[in-house]
Amino acid sequence: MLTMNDVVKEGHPVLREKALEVKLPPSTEEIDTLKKMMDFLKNSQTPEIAEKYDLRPGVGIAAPQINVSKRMIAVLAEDSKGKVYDFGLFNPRIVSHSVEKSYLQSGEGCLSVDRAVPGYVPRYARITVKGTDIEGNEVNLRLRGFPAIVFQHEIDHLNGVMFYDHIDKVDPFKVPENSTAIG
Ligand SMILES: OCN(O)CCCc1ccccc1
Ligand code: NI
Repeated sequence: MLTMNDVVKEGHPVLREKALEVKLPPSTEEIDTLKKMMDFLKNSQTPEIAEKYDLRPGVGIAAPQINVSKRMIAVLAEDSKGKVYDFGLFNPRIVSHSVEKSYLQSGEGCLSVDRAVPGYVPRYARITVKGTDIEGNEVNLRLRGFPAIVFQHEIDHLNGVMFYDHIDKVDPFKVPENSTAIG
């Protein structure tokens, strides 16, 4: 099982690389890695297991964070209506997005960042994501709210982008143009 020892921290060059597309169909090793990422999120959100293995709760994880420079992400996040988004995706890509922006009132964090970086992270309010799930099906997800933010955070990791790259350097809590706060 994955633990925090497997998560690389900021400063590791892999977090600034553009991850490689996964050639489809994925290999058994790639499928196993994606399964491990999905299991990590479940374990990290299960108090007894998180406590036992000292896991930081995570709503998402991208393969570069476990030093695998491939375009694979896992998400386990709930929207404001309690709908659970539980996905492992190969080659996720944002195929369309709103002009409107959104941002988490609380700011964002990252399993690869062991410090608080305060400030609003402007994201697209609504996105459509295409990718291939762990069973090999092509998925087309229309996302908004918190899940949309998590998917954008994860896809950023595949392009070597960290959440704090988006925070306004001059005024971290400047409200982004044409945006809505979440949470
Ligand atoms: O890359 C995943 N990760 O570092 C865990 C935190 C995920 C996350 C936290 C806040 C807002 C969006 C996404
Ligand atoms: Ni992260």
